Amino acid sequence: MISSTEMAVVDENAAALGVPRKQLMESSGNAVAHAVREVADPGASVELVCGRGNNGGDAFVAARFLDGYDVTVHLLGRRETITTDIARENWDALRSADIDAQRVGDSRSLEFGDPEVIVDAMLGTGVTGALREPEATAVGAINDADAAVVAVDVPSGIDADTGDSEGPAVEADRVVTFHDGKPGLASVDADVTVADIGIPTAAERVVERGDLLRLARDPTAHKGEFGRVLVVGGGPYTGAPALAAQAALRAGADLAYVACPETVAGGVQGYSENLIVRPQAGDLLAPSSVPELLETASGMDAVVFGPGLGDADASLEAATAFLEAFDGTAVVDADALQVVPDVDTEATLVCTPHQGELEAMGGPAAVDTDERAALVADFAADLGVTLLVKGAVDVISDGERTRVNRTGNPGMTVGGTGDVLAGVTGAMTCPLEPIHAAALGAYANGRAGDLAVEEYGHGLVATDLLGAVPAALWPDGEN
Ligand SMILES: NC(=O)C1=CN([C@@H]2O[C@H](COP(=O)(O)OP(=O)(O)OC[C@H]3O[C@@H](n4cnc5c(N)ncnc54)[C@H](O)[C@@H]3O)[C@@H](O)[C@H]2O)[C@H](O)CC1
Ligand SMILES: [K+]
Repeated sequence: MISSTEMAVVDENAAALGVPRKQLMESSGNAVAHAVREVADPGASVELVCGRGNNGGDAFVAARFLDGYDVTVHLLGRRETITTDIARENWDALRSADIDAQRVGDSRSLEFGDPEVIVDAMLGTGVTGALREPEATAVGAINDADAAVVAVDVPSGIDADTGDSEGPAVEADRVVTFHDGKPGLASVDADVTVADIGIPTAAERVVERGDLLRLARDPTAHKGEFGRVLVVGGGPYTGAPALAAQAALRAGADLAYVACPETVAGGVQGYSENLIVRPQAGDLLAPSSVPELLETASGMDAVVFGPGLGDADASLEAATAFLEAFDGTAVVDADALQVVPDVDTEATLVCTPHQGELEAMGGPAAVDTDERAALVADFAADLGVTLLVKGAVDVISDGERTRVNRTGNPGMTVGGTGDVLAGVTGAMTCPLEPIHAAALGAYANGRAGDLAVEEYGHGLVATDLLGAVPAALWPDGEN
């Protein structure tokens, strides 16, 4: 089963991997034609009722695969109202192939001959709300006709995720859906065929630009809805918490706080006016700071615990005490990782170890990517956390879903890039569930490194990534 959001992500990732949507549409259309052939013999009359999106596009393709049938294509709208290039190109191909394709100005004039089969290609996963005209009237004409109805992807008017319909919906005899079942089809009284349309499984496994679709922001968002992130760290190191906090801002967090020892607070604030620094007593984070850290964290959307913390006993005791008492979402990185296996917590944890830190946590040794992914998934399940294991290929798993990320380059072994990753991931946990946040954190950090290395080569330093994170997450600028 796949949700329409996941379907859009996989669709776009397939394109990123070299299998463009138009190729998928060709496969979808072929699958629809195959279903028609199972319902009626060559020579039969088939009328295809098409909407203005890619659902309609699938039927424009199907019409080409129905040689020997008496085919009539009805477009509800005009060529200019077709919403995608690939659908429009397939409409044009019908017209130049002299296949009977006509536009229907007003669906009240939609007249069927006496078709044996009607293909419902008005709306698929792109439907929003109750059907508007001309689709609404067309539903009645289709349901009143005495023909076998084959629905493309989803019967028009049915929500692919819920199976609900806010108004009229097509009553189909058969549904040809693509790539994977749709949850909303479980309640549809029809024969459902799931057609393989050539999407490689890598499109689900590899984190690619399609994953960015999950960040589609609600333009009405008000300040503060996109995350307050608290970075807890610093001590032996001052740069790390500042990098993580700035990275969180660059990845869309609205406010970034840093809780660090008072002895380095001035240094951390000195890196950027954008940070809100909360000095803690002493020169190392110690258990005595934990009550105040928990108080500050309770007002946050996410915590990033560990950058620059160091591995002094007092600091690791503080990490244990904090994590055991915390019940929100925390990205755990650097030296704090080593306490995670023994911590009993209600918190939702995303751990970002490199291979050495993973093994120090008791995790699996490095083997080739596929086997490694399975071992990482098992370890994530054992720990009850989401793991983002950094490497030339990052492996991300919450024990159930496992992804791999291939962005990034050797120039990123420079110190501090892990702090940037932790901050970006922390920001991502505000709008996204952990597995998706970790996947996008890995993708965006590596992508930022790939953008920065073009300019700096192997002179790349971690701060170069900061400026590139927005372009990695919002490549077409809008956010
Ligand atoms: N990987 C895949 O699954 C593939 C799926 N394909 C097909 O693409 C459609 C989804 O196409 P999309 O263009 O996103 O949306 P639709 O065609 O479903 O509809 C959009 C179209 O309809 C209008 N609209 C939206 N809501 C309403 C409404 N309530 N009333 C009237 N009109 C409405 C909207 O304005 C647009 O014009 C998927 O289902 C598959 O069939 C591809 O073939 C590629 C691979
Ligand atoms: K449909």
